[in-house]
Amino acid sequence: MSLHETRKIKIHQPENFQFNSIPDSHAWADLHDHPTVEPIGPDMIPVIDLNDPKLIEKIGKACEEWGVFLIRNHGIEPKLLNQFSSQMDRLFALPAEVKLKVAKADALDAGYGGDPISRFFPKYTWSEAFTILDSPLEHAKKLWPDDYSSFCEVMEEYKKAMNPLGRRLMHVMLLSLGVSEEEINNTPMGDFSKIKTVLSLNSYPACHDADRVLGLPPHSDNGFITFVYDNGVSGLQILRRKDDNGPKRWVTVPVVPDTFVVNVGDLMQVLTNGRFHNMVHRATIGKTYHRMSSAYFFASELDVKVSPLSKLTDPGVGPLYKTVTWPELLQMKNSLSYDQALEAIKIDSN
Ligand SMILES: O=C(O)CCC(=O)C(=O)O
Ligand SMILES: [Fe+2]
Repeated sequence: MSLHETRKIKIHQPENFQFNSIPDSHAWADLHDHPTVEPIGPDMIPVIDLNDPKLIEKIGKACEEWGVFLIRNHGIEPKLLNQFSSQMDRLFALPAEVKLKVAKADALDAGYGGDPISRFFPKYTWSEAFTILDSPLEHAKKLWPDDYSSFCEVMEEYKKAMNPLGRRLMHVMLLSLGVSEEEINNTPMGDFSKIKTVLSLNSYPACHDADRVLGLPPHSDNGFITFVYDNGVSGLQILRRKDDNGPKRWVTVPVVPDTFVVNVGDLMQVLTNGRFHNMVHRATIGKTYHRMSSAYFFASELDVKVSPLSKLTDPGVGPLYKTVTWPELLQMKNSLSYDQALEAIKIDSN
């Protein structure tokens, strides 16, 4: 298969979820590349209460050691989250031909289709996604000509509620590294007009042969941080680096009611000069339950340059990464390989 072919967006036609046996195009060979472990003992992903008096310290430790954590007492109203989940159900329950009216032409567009990561892989994922860049209004009108406003209102309310939370967490992350308020004000975190958000809704239907299909291939998110909220069905796994507790392994993210999963993305790795590391994760498929999730990405506005904070660079060594904009990073992921972009902007200190 040529490079061009593998990088075209692949829309998994929803009727494909009815396969009696999994065709080669959807069967992933290397799902057991690393052992899968449950989130217990040393593999228990931190759950952090946002009212914890030691919040700053705990978030810093979780970012340094894990690149992922769960948050509780986040202040987002359960009523809003219920409405948000209902709108996701409503969207993905639409007939295939209706959803395809708003199909993406390109992987990074808004609209319905495959997730942007799958284009780097030769196989189809067992998933559908709907991406919201600014307002979903135009698409919602095509999906529900007579009743499009409730979807738009709930999506807008969700973003409005999540934005201060995202800002707060990014702020706390930098404080944990000893970055001063003044220095934070000079980063995109100090000025929300410099932050670009993307909301992605994902649907992973159950599959009788779940061990051979994959919802989302291994990847790191490319922004600063991402909030994942799901419908209580497990499926997200994170890749834990080799350590004293075992080899490289997939840890299943636990389903904890009333929490969000927060993960560290590529731009945060650049900004913190590698003190916080992006986190590789994937979405697996269940045999019985249909999983739905949303990923709310916080990245930088298209023209904002992100570079390592001077406070976090070693004066003798200098920054470990070159300055980069979010579109440049995406472009590198596109033209190199999805997992080599950060290597490409690494500054060789020798
Ligand atoms: O579905 C999930 O749990 C994760 C989604 C995700 O990783 C993404 O959209 O980038
Ligand atoms: Fe992701």
